[in-house]
This record gives sequence, structure tokens and C-alpha cells, in this order.
Amino acid sequence: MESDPPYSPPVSLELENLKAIKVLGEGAMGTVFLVYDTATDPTGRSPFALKVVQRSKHDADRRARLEIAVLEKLSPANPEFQHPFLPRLLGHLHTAEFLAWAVPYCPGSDLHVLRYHQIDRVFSPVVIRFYVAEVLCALEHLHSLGIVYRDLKPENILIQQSGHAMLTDFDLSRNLKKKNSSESSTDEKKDRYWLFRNTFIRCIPAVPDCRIERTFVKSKSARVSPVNRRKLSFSNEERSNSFVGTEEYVSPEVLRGHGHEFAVDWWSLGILCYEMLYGTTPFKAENRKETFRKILTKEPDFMGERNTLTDFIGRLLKKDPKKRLGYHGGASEIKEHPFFEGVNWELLTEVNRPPFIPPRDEDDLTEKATAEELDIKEYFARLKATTSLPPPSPQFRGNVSFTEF
Ligand SMILES: Nc1ncnc2c1ncn2[C@@H]1O[C@H](COP(=O)(O)OP(=O)(O)OP(=O)(O)O)[C@@H](O)[C@H]1O
Repeated sequence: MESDPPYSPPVSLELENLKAIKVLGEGAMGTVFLVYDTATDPTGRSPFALKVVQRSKHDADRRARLEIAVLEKLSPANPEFQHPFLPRLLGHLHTAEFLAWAVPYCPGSDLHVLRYHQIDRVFSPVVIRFYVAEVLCALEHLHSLGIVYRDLKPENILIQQSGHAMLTDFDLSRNLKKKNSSESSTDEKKDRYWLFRNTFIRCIPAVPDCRIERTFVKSKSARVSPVNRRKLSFSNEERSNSFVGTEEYVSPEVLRGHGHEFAVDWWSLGILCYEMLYGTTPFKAENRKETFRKILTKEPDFMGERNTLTDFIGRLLKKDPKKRLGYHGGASEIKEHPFFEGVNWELLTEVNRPPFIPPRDEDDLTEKATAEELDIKEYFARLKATTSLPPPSPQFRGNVSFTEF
């Protein structure tokens, strides 16, 4: 059996010691690099992902601090409590110009890229069940900590070296008060299970590049204004009234500005399943205004035969959050849906064989580490000097100012 890697608490990183091998992705807030620390790993055999945020960028400093705070919460002192589908904070650094933090590298790209490499750009129901079950467990854990995720989309579901999923990007997450005790009793059971199990999927630091090309532009998450924001007061952070998310994934209650809670994540889980099944989101329209209108008024279309998966999606895409699957019973209610029949929740990481396992090619990565190093400071300086940006790819799901609302 593989032995556990030694646990190390988040460390303070020095920008000067970090060498970037390549850019892994760009989001609305930051740039994610594959880096290694020349002080502790001179040959670059154990690279990790470093998200770097320029503090001068609008709202970036605050969002970065929020994300670091969430990652700290997700990185328990006892490694046996580390959730297998959520990242661990490896280290961070603060300079006058940048905030940056390190998490394990996921070499299998993300579900958005992976879908584009499928025939017809859709996943089979078996594959959907695999990934959605893991995402559901990750959301369940976040909710148990009082964290509502608010940014579920394929681009934020990364594939670990093991082939298992990992949720990323927590800058839109918020702390809410836990709704009821039934969720926490499930969580206690779950924690006991994680502790007992003792064999977790870990992000293996020394991992190769994935052969799937990253030619996609990530749909940017945005803070936007509600269609109709009403002044509502909720005490104890029971509901959040801020309006966030990626336009095709935004829930009706967020659009209405009615305040929202954990059920927004169940709505976006429905959109995610739909997109994995049909290759498009259910309310996508010519423009943002029309997309929002459809989210508020239109029922999703289900092509072909109805089955347990379409039933599952339909129950998650209830416009009224109180009627939505998971509203009352949380993740445990969702797990009981017939779509998950036969899933062994306690042994997800061991029993199910991942549909896609990224190839290992450590030598290739080491070669890259010596041949193509980037200096992070220089990278941003060059970026600043470049006035014209390349046009977005056809997959771009626009970064939005939502000024029309
Ligand atoms: N740990 C990782 N391993 C590999 N690639 C990663 C990792 N973390 C992030 N990436 C890549 O970088 C991209 C951007 O990361 P992230 O979502 O954290 O940025 P962001 O600026 O917060 O994005 P958003 O626009 O959603 O706010 C991801 O879609 C993914 O492709």
C-alpha cells in the first residue's frame, strides 16, 4: 500500500524562490501557475499550483483573502480530516504587489476541457454520476462547515492525478449559518467515516503535465447586480443577499435578489448535470438579459427519453428553492435519489474507477522546469505592458459587468 505523504502545515513562501513552469489558467481574479520552490525542491520534481492575484486589481485583495480563509478552513491540522475532493492550502505569500497561495496541482485539467474532448462533447450518465457524486460530497463538506460555494461550474472542477475530482476557486464562497441539525449529524457521521477510513485521495505533488491541451478560456465569475434587489434583512448570516456567480449557472433566487442560501449550490449542481448530459446549459440564450429571463421563467427542456438522470436534474432545477431537492434534507436527501442507486458513498474513492486518469510523465515536467521557466513578476510586468488582449474563444462564457441590470 502507498504510504501517506508527511503532513506539512501551510508555509510562508518567498516569491524570489518560486519558478513558474507554465500558466495553468487565468480567471477573473488571478493567474494560476505551475511552480516549484527552488529553496526546497531545486530540481522541480514536486511542483504545485500557485494562484497569484495582483492586489491593485479591483476587489482582488479582498476576494483573495476570502479564498485563503476558506482554504485554511479546508486544511485541518489533522491530515486525516482532509477531504479527498477539496484542496489543501500548502502555503501563501503576501507582497506589496501580490497575494498568492499554493494548492496541490491537478494535472487532469478541468471538466469543461474534458467535456470538449468527448465524442459529441457530452458525458455518459455513468461518467456524470461519477463526477457529480464526488462534487456532491465536496459541497456537503463545505455546507457542513457553514460555507456556501456559489460558483459551481465545470471549469471549477479539476481532475487530480488519481482521476478524482477536486473543487477549486473559493473567492465567491461565503459563510452562512448552518440551517438545521440534520445536516450536522450527517457531517458528524461523515467525519467519523473519514477518520476511520484513513486512506484518502491526496493531490500528489510530483505530477506530470496533462496531455489535454488547455486552449479554453475560462468563463469568468462575476459579482453582478440583481434584477430586482429588494432590501431584506436576515440576521445571523442566515441568508446572503449578494449577487454572484457565472451567468448561466445563477439561480432564480439570486437573480431576484431575494437572498439565498445553501440551495443555490443544488441549483447549480442541476445546471452542471444538464450541461454534462446535453453539452449546453438549459437557459443559455443570445444575450445575458434573455438568459436571465429564461432562468426566471422557463422550464428546462429534456431531449430524448426521460430517465432517473433527467428526473434528478428536474428536481434540482426547481425555481422555488424550497421545492428544490436538497433544500430540506441537504446532501443526504440528494444522495437518496434513484440516480445514485448503487453508489457506495463511503468508498467513493476506492470502489469507483475514475473515467479518466491523467498520464504520468514526470521526466517531461522536469524538462519543462529547466527549459521554460517564467519569472512571475516579469510575467505580470509584461502583461501590464501589453495593451491588446487576444479575443475570447468561442467557449468563453463572458466576464460580465451586468450593467444592463
Ligand atoms: N490546482 C490546480 N491545478 C491545475 N490547474 C488549476 C489549479 N487551480 C486552478 N487551475 C486552473 O486555473 C484556472 C483558473 O483558476 P481559478 O478558478 O482558481 O481562478 P479565478 O481567477 O478565481 O477564476 P474565476 O474567473 O472563476 O473567478 C482553472 O480553471 C484551472 O484551469
